[in-house]
Amino acid sequence: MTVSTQPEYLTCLEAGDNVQLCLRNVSKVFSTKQGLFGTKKKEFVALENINLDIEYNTFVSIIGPSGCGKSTLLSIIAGLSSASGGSVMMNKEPIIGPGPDRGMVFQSYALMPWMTVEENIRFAVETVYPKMPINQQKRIVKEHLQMVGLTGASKKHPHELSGGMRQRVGIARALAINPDILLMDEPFGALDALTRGFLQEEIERIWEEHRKTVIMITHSIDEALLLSDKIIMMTKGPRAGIAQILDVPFPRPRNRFEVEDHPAYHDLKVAMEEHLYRETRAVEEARVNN
Ligand SMILES: Nc1ncnc2c1ncn2[C@@H]1O[C@H](COP(=O)(O)OP(=O)(O)OP(=O)(O)O)[C@@H](O)[C@H]1O
Repeated sequence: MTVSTQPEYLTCLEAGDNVQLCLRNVSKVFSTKQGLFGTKKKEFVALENINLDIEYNTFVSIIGPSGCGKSTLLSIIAGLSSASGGSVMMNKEPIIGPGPDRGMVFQSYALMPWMTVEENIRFAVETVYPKMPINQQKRIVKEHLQMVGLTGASKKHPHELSGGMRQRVGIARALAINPDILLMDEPFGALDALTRGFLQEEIERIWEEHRKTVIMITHSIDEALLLSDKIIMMTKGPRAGIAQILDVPFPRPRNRFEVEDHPAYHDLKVAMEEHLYRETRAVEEARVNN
């Protein structure tokens, strides 16, 4: 066994030039107040010893049992939450907060309800590029509305849209700021199966066109297999870590029928099912025994 005595950020600096996002020994500890008056402090170690190299233009999915720490990991990468230990670097620079180089898509859409579809996207572009000429901003909004097939709904408000349409706005808004990495936290989790299938195909098509790095949390094995180049399988928490990273070898562009016929599909699916079953069972056993 080799034990590195270097500070974590140095090992990230030494990662290959193809590495866009580097995590070394990342941990996250939550402090919660307990007792009648909230005077007692208890520490909860959500993540421990997370090491990860994500290469440019890769589609990465994160799966793991419920509550293991997937969203916590994604919010550390987004800069919305800071790591308690270790190093998180993007393009060899430490991540110290949120930034326009990382676009975020949430399960709950997070749209401004008082703004139209067009205004929601425009607002993001204006905020990130305040000096950009208005015509250029308008062009970007138009292009992204087209990209997600919402040109006809540009003047509608979020409450007038279906869940699938709202998530299209969320995706257009995240991509309109031209991030280096797209972060998606269960983006299709609130959608019915059919709409979810359509949006997965849209994401596959958009990804083929733009090839940005994507990190997506999902609970769906089929979704992860359809879209990803790599699948990160997390262990249960507390002290959740990375059990294994699967390579998904299916050629692109992909469609779900061809993917399901690929010789590697069955083995990958079984590996993921077994992992999730094992970890979820361990969560349930821990719950019963506590
Ligand atoms: N702000 C917080 N304070 C204390 N504990 C927290 C906080 N945020 C998350 N946790 C705990 O950290 C663990 C990981 O939570 P997280 O939401 O990241 O899991 P997850 O894998 O995304 O869950 P799910 O699959 O259910 O969405 C959970 O045990 C959760 O209760």
